[in-house]
Amino acid sequence: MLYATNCRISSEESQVIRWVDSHGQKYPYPWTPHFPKASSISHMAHLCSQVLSTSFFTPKPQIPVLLSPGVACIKSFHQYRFLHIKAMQEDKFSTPTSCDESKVRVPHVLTVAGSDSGAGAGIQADIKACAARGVYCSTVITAVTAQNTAGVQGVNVVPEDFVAEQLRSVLSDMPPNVVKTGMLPSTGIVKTLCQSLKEFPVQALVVDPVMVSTSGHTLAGPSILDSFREELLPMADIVTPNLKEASALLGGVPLETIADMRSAAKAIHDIGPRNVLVKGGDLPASLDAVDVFYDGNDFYEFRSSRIMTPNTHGTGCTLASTVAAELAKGSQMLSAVKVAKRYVEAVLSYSKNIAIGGGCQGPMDHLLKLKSNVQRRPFDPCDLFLYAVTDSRMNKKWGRSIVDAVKAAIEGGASIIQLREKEVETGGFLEAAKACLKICRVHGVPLLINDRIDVALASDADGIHIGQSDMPAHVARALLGPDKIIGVSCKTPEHAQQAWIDGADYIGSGGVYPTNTKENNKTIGLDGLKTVCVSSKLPVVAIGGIGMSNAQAVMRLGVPNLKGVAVVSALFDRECVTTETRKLLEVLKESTKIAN
Ligand SMILES: Cc1ncc(COP(=O)(O)OP(=O)(O)O)c(N)n1
Ligand SMILES: Cc1ncsc1CCOP(=O)(O)O
Ligand SMILES: [Mg+2]
Repeated sequence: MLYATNCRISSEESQVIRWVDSHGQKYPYPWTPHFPKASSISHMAHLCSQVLSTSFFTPKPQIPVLLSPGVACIKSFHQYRFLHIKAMQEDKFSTPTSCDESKVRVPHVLTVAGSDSGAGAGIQADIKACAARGVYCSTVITAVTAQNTAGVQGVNVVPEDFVAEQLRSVLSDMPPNVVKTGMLPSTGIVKTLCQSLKEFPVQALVVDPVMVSTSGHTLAGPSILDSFREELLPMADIVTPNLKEASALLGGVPLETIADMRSAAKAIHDIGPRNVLVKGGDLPASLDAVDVFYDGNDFYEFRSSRIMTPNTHGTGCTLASTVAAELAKGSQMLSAVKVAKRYVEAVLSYSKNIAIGGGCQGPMDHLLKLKSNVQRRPFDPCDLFLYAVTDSRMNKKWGRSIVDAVKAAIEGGASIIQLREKEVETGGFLEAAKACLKICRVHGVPLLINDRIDVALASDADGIHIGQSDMPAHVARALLGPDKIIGVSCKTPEHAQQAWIDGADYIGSGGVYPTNTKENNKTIGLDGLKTVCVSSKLPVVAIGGIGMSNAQAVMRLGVPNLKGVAVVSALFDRECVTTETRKLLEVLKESTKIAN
């Protein structure tokens, strides 16, 4: 049983909640640092249910969750279904409307923005971006603009009280997971929105501080800046200004270099949003498009090569909506920003030659056919907890098929599987991968393929794991698209830095201990592992000679981004894979209990 407890009030509007088990033991996941402050017990239960419906709990599968004070939920595959509600304080506790077991919850973004008749930006871009990312999008329209690829011909602002009415209609009946804002043309509309969000809190607020259209038309004048700074930004989970907007928010400071962008991100963070993404698309004299992300502790630079196309109208709206969509699906902020950047890059590249309209600012085609399945559950670093890596020689030795080995590891509690089949011929490998994928999908366990991008693509596996001498990770990313999981083997901080730049999702680091499974493999030891972890911006899984006897020593290194252990022989060079996996899982769970 997991309990949600509100353990710390962090501000007027939000609180920190912790998930504990029935022994009072803390669970390290999932993140819920800025949980809206509940006004009543039923409100708390409702907010918890929202978080549960979009975050992915591990260990898996099927952990009943008792919310304080008493909503029991169960995780089945990727959906949380509410089984029953037990009111501990019946009089104060009302049934959330979303508790019908037969209903499937859909991630939902509400966009509060202006309509663009040309449909490249604004509300129309937001709906398309969310749809492309598999997320429902409701809309509150703040202004109706007449515009096309040549520019903005007219703006008609929606009266404040009618914006309020639209907000009430949506928020009171169909609460979104995330609210994303675009064009907010008057101070009154900003205030109305902030008031509504206090009344109906949501899981996250994404603010795109739209001020000027791509064609140079003013969409929200300078009078709006004070209400942005004083009311909206302090409520935001992320704000995504371009250079002009960042400069305006900071009273007109010039922003000409990446160093300026970093200072701006920090100064905007001081205004109150929890994360800032300063978009450097307009940075002069830069061949790359560089965006700077600041989370209050660390800076991250996202670089992508500039795509030469006139079809860039709506990129800002699309980026912010995609961040919102990914958050609604349960991603953490940094992952949401990374996926959104990759998605916009893919759309820009796909749309670079499309011809719509006679003006010089064309729209993009959001609904490009990405090969990957955008509905798939996002990668959660906690998946790395018990990483089972198969081995064809060991399977042969013990007379097991690949499929049987995978089934057994999942039964024992493996949280992610890698098929590392060095000796199997391609046709057999593909068939095995497809069969394993079916099993993994049923259990919500991601399946990765070692080395073979062709097999990963052909089988539609969840991703790949590649080493330093395999295909470069940035090439793999280009081939696999924004959603697939990419893991890279790293023995040094330099490898880890490159893996981050190349767009990997996690790194595998080792051999921590000597191993017979991989020939001529250099052992880096616990010290080497720690050095890599400390320098890595990505989550890390340790590998090499790890088993029951030393897994705790690895997990107790005490570095937060070390998320688990990857194991071959301790699971597969044994008679009963299920038993060994189960035993190792217990050992790992023990080590996290002690660490917490
Ligand atoms: C989780 C994980 N980490 C590291 C490796 C090793 O990959 P690589 O360096 O490419 O070596 P091979 O596995 O291909 O021999 C891994 N497979 N998994
Ligand atoms: C694939 C790999 N990469 C680094 S060590 C290793 C082998 C891990 O196997 P084992 O868990 O049997 O030591
Ligand atoms: Mg390899």
